[in-house]
Amino acid sequence: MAPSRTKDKPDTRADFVVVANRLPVDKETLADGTVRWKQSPGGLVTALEPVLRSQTGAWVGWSGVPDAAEHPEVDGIKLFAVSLSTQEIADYYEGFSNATLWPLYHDVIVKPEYNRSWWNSYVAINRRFAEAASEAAAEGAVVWIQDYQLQLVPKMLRMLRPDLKIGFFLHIPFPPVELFMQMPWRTEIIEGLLGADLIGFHLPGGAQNFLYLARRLAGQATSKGQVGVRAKFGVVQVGFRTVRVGAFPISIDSGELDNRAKSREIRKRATDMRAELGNPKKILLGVDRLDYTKGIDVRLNALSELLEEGRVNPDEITMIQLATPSRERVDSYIKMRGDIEQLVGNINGNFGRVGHPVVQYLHHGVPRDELVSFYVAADVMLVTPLRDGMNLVAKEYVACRSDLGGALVLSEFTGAAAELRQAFQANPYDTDGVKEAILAALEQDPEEGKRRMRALRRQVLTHDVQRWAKSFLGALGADTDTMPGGNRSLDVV
Ligand SMILES: O=P(O)(O)OC[C@H]1O[C@H](O[C@H]2O[C@H](CO)[C@@H](O)[C@H](O)[C@H]2O)[C@H](O)[C@@H](O)[C@@H]1O
Ligand SMILES: Nc1ccn([C@@H]2O[C@H](COP(=O)(O)OP(=O)(O)O)[C@@H](O)[C@H]2O)c(=O)n1
Repeated sequence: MAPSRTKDKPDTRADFVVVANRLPVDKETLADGTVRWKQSPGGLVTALEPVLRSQTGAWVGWSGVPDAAEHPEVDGIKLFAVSLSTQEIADYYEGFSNATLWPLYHDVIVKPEYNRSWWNSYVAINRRFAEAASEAAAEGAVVWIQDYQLQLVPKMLRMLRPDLKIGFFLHIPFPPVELFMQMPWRTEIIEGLLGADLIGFHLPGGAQNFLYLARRLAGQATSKGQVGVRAKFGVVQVGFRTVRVGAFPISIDSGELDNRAKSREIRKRATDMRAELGNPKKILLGVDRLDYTKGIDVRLNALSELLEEGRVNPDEITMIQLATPSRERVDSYIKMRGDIEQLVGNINGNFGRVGHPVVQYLHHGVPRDELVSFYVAADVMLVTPLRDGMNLVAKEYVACRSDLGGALVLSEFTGAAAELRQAFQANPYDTDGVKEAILAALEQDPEEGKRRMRALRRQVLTHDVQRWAKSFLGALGADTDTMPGGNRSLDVV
């Protein structure tokens, strides 16, 4: 039941609540002691912010720093900070979320660590999020829980508040049975998720994997047919409750990005960037969180071989790699950073000249307009993850290319590959295939390039984040009438 309120106190609880590991802001304390909140990196934040702004809602999440429990209101969104201690960050976030679940759900690219005290912390923190969501939600509210850090929250929240409509969306891949069965707490996770009314994945494959595991581990009756995209949902019968399971590929605010990239300032900045780089014939670009799933090494190794073989002239190209710092205290991230920086050093040592490194590598965030200018300037966008739930960067690049210029090299192992069929797709485990895709993108005929980019843009501009949210929330039975966009028809060229 909903927590009771005193008669004279207005009920300020929200009808729509997002629950995510992170708040859409990070708390920063400057050297002079001033505190400010700034938007945090990552696809989840980028994706949900415009949706939430259009609703009267609340967001429950962690502020990104230890022991912060403020409830700031930023740009009209009520924020409920869940406090995590330094030890809890180490156990729940860096440990169970990012050293156990993250690698397990990303094809065990690195070996997942199974640690009982991390699991205990994960359970305790999931309970804390469920209690915070219960406090924030009005009677009968819609609560949308996000991602792998909070897979136990649906069941915990349902026990606290059976009146709520509960949705869950997983932003990363959901693994096949052969991998998921490694997890010592596999049944608890499946049962945790089954507390939701609707469980969403990016791709039908993730939904199918989940349905199989719900049958096998939770012993529930499930539908057997193929799950479609935004249609043909799977069904799990949990006692008298019916849980639906579907595929909802996430996207970006494509219209906003399209407009921003067309502005005179961005165009000029993109031209200036090229000049600052010495007007290379071709600019290649990578934009990622510094994560081993992103295959930054894949593209660097491929480029290195192309340079060694003389198939790419180092005087004619510049590669820019933007690598946002991420999960910097997790061992596998520390090691990977060293490996990537060594690869960059090797390429520049072997093929660079004074004043012209082949690879320009930045290990820090860049302002949004600067990022958009990089997209507009880049002739070839390199997106080569070994596994990625969606990859919003690929869609952002396409949304920024109203000039129909540029070419996208895209790993087959991203969620985006299912939609962006006209990209130069490659298997990231096949170095020769990646090299061929890079060469084809560098040497594409301009007319053929326009044809490809036009088709990519049609997909990205008609399938935006508003449509994603609307299709998920519509399937959950929420009122989506006040939400903008969804199926707006845009000028694609
Ligand atoms: O919060 P962090 O640990 O700093 O990580 C940032 C986010 O990374 C992950 O993003 C995923 O979601 C994207 C949007 O759906 C998707 O395109 C991408 O493929 C995923 O990797 C993570 O799932 C988020 O929870 C993190 O906040
Ligand atoms: N230097 C950077 C790199 C990425 N980003 C953003 O971070 C998001 C990354 O989303 P994604 O889906 O590709 O990957 P994850 O980092 O969510 O796994 C995109 O929206 C990028 O624009 C950024 O703002 N600044």
